[in-house]
Amino acid sequence: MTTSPRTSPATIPAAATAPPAPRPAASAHPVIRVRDLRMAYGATDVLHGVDLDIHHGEVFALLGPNGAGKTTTVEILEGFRQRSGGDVTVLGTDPARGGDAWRGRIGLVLQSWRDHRRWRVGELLTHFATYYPDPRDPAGLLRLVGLTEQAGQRVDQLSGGQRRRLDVALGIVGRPELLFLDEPTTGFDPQARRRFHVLVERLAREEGVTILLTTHDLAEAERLADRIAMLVNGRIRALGTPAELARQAAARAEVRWTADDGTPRRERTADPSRLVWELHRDADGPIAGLEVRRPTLEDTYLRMLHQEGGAGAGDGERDGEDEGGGPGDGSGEQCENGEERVA
Ligand SMILES: Nc1ncnc2c1ncn2[C@@H]1O[C@H](COP(=O)(O)OP(=O)(O)OP(=O)(O)O)[C@@H](O)[C@H]1O
Repeated sequence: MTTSPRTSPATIPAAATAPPAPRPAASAHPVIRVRDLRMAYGATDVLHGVDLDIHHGEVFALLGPNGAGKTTTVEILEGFRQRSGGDVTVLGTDPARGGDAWRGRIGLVLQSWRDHRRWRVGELLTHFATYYPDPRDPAGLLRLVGLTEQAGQRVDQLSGGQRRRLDVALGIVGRPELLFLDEPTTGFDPQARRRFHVLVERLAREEGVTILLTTHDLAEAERLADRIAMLVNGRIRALGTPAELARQAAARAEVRWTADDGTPRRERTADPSRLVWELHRDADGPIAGLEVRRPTLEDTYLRMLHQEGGAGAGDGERDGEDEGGGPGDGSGEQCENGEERVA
């Protein structure tokens, strides 16, 4: 667990009292530009030359196993941690020298805020809103995150998921141009998670907010992120759209069906439509029990970690041998054409 130097939200509005910074138009310059970022804690190097460009209006997910360096990277970008080396620009400014006006353009949803316990939800949001030049309407924001009924409730009486939704509301009340979401949906129920996903999509697509998301929820990253970077042992090991990552990992689709004798069969292939066509031809009719499962981001991620030599496997994460025998888990028998066929 990182010892975080990040401030509690109590200190954030003070930074936002500065005159409003002009909103930049969509620009060819990345909102976040990172070159050869290095970080050492004492004698231990934890970031080994990270390069990243994150563009205006993009939802970018940073994934990686525990201890990979995600929080360290994000804290450097937020200006809460001094880097050991490399060049970093966030909204045109080096975060190490970012002033109040710069900070007022950034929204943060941190992992755990423990302050403001005695405030009432509505009051707290209204109070935060006063620090920003063009805040969102607190009542509308409570509706947006599904906390209208809790407006009069004390913060320390909220459930974990409700507290997290309040964190999200506090993070966006000032209409940030750039939003950092650190494991934002931890503790959300499915409905709250869905609502949050719609909100993130709206912020990015309709308001042009640039969003950097760290999450261990791969389905969430796959749904929300335009691009994903996988950080392993302080290095970016893969970067691209979810589809590009799947191609890089050579993850294959899995076709399942039931053979004539009733035996369940499965085969992994890069060309599932060809296999289905062949099965249909051989059966001279419908294929019993047919299922085609495309590789998910989770399959891709686990396969990449596997290729990395099991990085993170000791951290309680599932490695390539997933229990469902997912696409490309390497447990199948190799066919002549390089595909795996499992009875
Ligand atoms: N303040 C610190 N002092 C010394 N070492 C630290 C400090 N913060 C983090 N580290 C180490 O740096 C490495 C990267 O940690 P970091 O918290 O950035 O990883 P992470 O990818 O965010 O992990 P997680 O998914 O568990 O949150 C780890 O080995 C961690 O032990």
